[in-house]
Parts: sequence; structure tokens; C-alpha cells
Amino acid sequence: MTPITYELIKTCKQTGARLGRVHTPHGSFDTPTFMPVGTLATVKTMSPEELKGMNANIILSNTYHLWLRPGEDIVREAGGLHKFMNWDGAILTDSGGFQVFSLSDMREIKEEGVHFRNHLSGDKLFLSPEKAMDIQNALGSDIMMAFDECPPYPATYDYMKSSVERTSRWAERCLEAHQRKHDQGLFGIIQGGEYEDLRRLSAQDLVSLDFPGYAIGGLSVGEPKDVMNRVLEFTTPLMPSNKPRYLMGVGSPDSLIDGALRGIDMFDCVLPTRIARNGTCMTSNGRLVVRNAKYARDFGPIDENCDCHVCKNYSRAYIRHLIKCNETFGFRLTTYHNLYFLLKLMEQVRTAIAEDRLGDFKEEFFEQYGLNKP
Ligand SMILES: Nc1nc2cc3nc(NCCc4ccc(C(=O)O)cc4)[nH]c3cc2c(=O)[nH]1
Ligand SMILES: [Zn+2]
Repeated sequence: MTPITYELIKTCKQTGARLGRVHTPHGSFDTPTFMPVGTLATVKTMSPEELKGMNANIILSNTYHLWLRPGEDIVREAGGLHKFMNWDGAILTDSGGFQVFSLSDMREIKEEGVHFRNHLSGDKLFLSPEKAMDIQNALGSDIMMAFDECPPYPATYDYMKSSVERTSRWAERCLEAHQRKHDQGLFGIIQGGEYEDLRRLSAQDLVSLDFPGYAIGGLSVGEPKDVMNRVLEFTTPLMPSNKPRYLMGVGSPDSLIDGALRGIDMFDCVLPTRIARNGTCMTSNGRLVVRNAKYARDFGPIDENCDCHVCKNYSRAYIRHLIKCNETFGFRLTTYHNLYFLLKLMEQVRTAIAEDRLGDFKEEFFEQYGLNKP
């Protein structure tokens, strides 16, 4: 019996968006929601208390990275990831499929699993559906992801078809390995690239295995936004309406709104935290590169429409100064604001769905963010 359940609260009359609530052993969270990424058991530069304070209820961590460092045995001996990193909210772990393909050069995909090189040491490694399940079990995440192949974009129809069929066989192996062991939730990942019939094949295979939740994989891999939106349009209706729908690797404000409009409930991306460390902030008026010289004497907040702790207490001039001096506190301030901004955006999206006006909200947000310009 899975400990992950989804409560559909209402569907937006204006769009395909929906308001929901996901229940996990480490608390519940409203959807649509954004999950801050904590790849190496930390959301870079943030403390668990700060994440809690901004109402982050679920974070993402990575099987592949924690397997390499510090090793899943150390995390298991610590009592699991929640204990290890002092986070009592929900944790979702990605299965390693994507990380192997995006980080490791030498790799060989076989039926039994993937042979590749450790991107840090160069040593040969092997990851299989069963191994990915064992690592996630040691980490003790609330939501585990099935081990899949995230094909490159673009990929030929023939390559994509054989990859989807193998990912479906791997999903079955994950389920078998999972059922033998433990009661964490396990989500299936729908693949198929931009091919509607292959997305349908993947969805049918996975839905027949009755996972408690489903992700859409194989997107946010360099395809144009209109391709992503088209794939979402014909894929989300294939997913059960009584289970969470998770779009992997998506984190720009416009993509979050467009994904929610098409019925996505959960998102994750390193974008907000990664650009923060480059001195770039998300604001209601678009992106702001706070390290630019023009902000040297700008004593206003990053975003005058933001009520976060950073915007209330620190100026663009001060943050620019810290970033230019490579001061860690500067990266903490930009990271805090960017995560707060996206979590706040998802709260506004939920309110707009509750008021059946997400389409209008999209127009208003895109206009102010500068996205409607031709
Ligand atoms: N198991 C699995 N995991 C995935 C993770 C993903 N993450 C993405 N996109 C992330 C894109 C991405 C990468 C880096 C930055 C940055 O550095 O800012 C931003 C966005 N697409 C993804 C697809 C999959 C997938 O099919 N299967
Ligand atoms: Zn702010």
C-alpha cells in the first residue's frame, strides 16, 4: 500500500489546471507546487529552517550524486536522508537515469542497465533498475523515481520507440524490486519524446502498472517551448486524474505557469538556485542581473513587489557588492529570493485556479514579466 496519496480539490473552469494536495509520510503539500533541488543533500546555501520558513514542503535530491558521495550506506547509517540533512519535510529522489546521461561521457545502455564512468573519478560504474531502487531505499526518500532512460533531444522515432519499450521493462523491474522491500512511494516516468503515439505507448504501459504518481520525463532537454507545451497537451490527459503529475526539470516562471495550465502538479529545477549563484534574480518585472554596474548605487530591493526577507532588508547595491566580492552571503541572498519568488508564484497560481482565472493570471504575469513582447 503506497503512503503517497493525491486529493483532487478542484479543476480550473478556465483551463486544464487543477488544485490538489499530496499526502506523504513527511507531511502534505498543496499543488501545483515547485520543489527546490538539493542534489547533494543540501539546497545550495539554504538551511532547512530557511526553506521551511518560505513554505517549501518538498525538496528533491539525487540518487546518482549521493551514491557517489557520500555513498548510500553512510546515509542509511545516519538514519536516512531526512535525519542526515535535518529536513523533516517530504523528499523526492530522482533515480539517476537523467544524471548518468547528462553527467557521464562513456556510457553503454544494455537491457540489464547502464555502464558508465564516474564523472568524478573516471571509475567504471553500473546502474540498474534494481540498484537505483536499493539506493533510494537506503536514502529513505518519500517519493522514489523509477529508473528510466531520458533520451537526447532530438531522437529518431526508431531510437525513441526502443528506448520507451526498455524504460517500460525497467519500470516493471523497479516495481518488482520495490514491492519486495519497502513502503516508500514510487512514481513511473513517461517517456516518448515529441512522438504522440510513443507517449501514449509509454503512458499505457506505466498506468497499467498502477504507480501512485507519474512524471513526464524526456522534456526540458533543449526542445523549444512550443514543443514542450504540445507534448504536455497530449500527454497529461493520458495520466490518471486522481494521481500527482510531475514535470521533471522545469523551473522558469513562464514554464511553470504553462505547465500548471496543462494539468501539471509538481515541478523541480536547479534554475533558480543555479542562476542565483551567478548573480541573476527572478523578479516580477523579469530577470535582473544584480551584478551589473548599473545597480552599484541602486539602494532599492531586488523586487519592489516581493515581500521576502531579502527584499525587505537588503539593497541591490549591497547584494551586487557581495556578489562582485564572491561573498557567500551574497549567493545566500539571491538564492533565498529566487526560491521565495517561485514558491510565491506557485501560491498565486493556486489562488488563480481556486478563482477559475489562471488564464487571466498568465496574461497579467507574462505582461509584467516582459514575455508578451513580440
Ligand atoms: N529520471 C529522469 N530525470 C529527469 C530529469 C530532468 N531534468 C531535466 N531538465 C533539467 C534542465 C536544466 C538543467 C540545468 C539547468 C541550469 O543549470 O540552470 C536548468 C535546467 N529534464 C529531465 C528529464 C528527466 C527524465 O526524463 N528522467
Ligand atoms: Zn524577494
